[in-house]
Amino acid sequence: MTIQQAAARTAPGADHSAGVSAVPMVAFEGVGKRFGPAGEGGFTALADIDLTVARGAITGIIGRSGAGKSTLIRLVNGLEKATTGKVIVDGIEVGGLGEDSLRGLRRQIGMIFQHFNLLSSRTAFDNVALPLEIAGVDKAVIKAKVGPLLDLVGLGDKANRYPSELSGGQKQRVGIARALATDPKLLLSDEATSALDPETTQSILELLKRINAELNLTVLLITHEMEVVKTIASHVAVIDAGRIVESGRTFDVYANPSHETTRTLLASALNLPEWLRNSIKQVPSAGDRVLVRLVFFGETAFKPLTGRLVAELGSDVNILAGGIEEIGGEPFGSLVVSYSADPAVVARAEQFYAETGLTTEVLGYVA
Ligand SMILES: Nc1ncnc2c1ncn2[C@@H]1O[C@H](COP(=O)(O)OP(=O)(O)OP(=O)(O)O)[C@@H](O)[C@H]1O
Repeated sequence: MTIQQAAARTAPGADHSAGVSAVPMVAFEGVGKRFGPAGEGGFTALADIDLTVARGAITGIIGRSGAGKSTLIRLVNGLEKATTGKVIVDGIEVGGLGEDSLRGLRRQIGMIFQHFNLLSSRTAFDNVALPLEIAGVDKAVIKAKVGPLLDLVGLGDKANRYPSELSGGQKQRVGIARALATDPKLLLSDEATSALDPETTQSILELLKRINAELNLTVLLITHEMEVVKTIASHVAVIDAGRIVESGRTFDVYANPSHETTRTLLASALNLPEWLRNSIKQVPSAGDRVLVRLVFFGETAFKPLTGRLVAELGSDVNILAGGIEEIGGEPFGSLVVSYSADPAVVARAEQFYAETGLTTEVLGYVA
């Protein structure tokens, strides 16, 4: 992929369903949500949301606390109603549904939560069975259904355990099995890994990825962690102060973020050493060094550019962090370097980036 292709990623609201069905599972069309009275005293939580969630894909919505993520996801299952615009799920406008139809729609939408929301008085089996019981499904059918679901999430031997006897990751697995019980076509995930340690987070994300692939289940997840998006979401939308500020293929957004919020979220996922992260300044002082992230992908991944940069700038370049990872199945390398913020050095570096087509991002300045 060239830089130009990366830069030409889809604009907010465009259909970003490459590789999956073109008909979106969810479409937000000019959606706004206001809480409280019109005018003063009210609060606009969402504005001008135009976004599609591709069928069969895993789409992440990422934003800081209070950005409007939960409100956005609650519009999908009708727990909140849009003040303006339309929320369309599988071709049906949610806002136009009566209570009965809404209940029917909710049976087709599974949901998992940060704090799992299991009933402590019920075993793992009975928690998974609950949505089926509520739907009036026959006991024998429930029994035939719940066992395989527990097997699917790797808890076949924990059917009779109570939530208090399960680890956080195991509880979330029960939550996932419960969400799948009614054979949903869409799975909503509300910060499902935020309460888990990094290793457990990875295992839950792997499970969601497997379920998405095996069941062809569309997943819409909200998170404040870029790591989550990077690990499993093929597409991402960045939300800031109630507006989608950037969206597209995760790889493209990651390689070439266009909005300040995205850049900040990405910087937090860079795995910089703590001393370095804590010493980054946005305004340089005399003698400071500029801190730059170099991105290697597509053609640039195979060129020995780091050596050439060092040759270009002399021994002044410090390599501070870096690594190669996979985003959406494609290799992606990042290298964080620092060099003198002297305008002549910076100009030489920028000329080198322009000549080589290297994607770069100034993270800030360090002493
Ligand atoms: N029922 C409500 N009444 C008034 N304001 C609300 C209501 N629900 C949410 N808000 C406001 O809307 C904004 C967005 O909230 P929301 O919960 O959607 O954000 P979020 O991105 O999910 O945040 P977090 O990650 O902290 O959960 C916040 O400022 C919140 O205070």
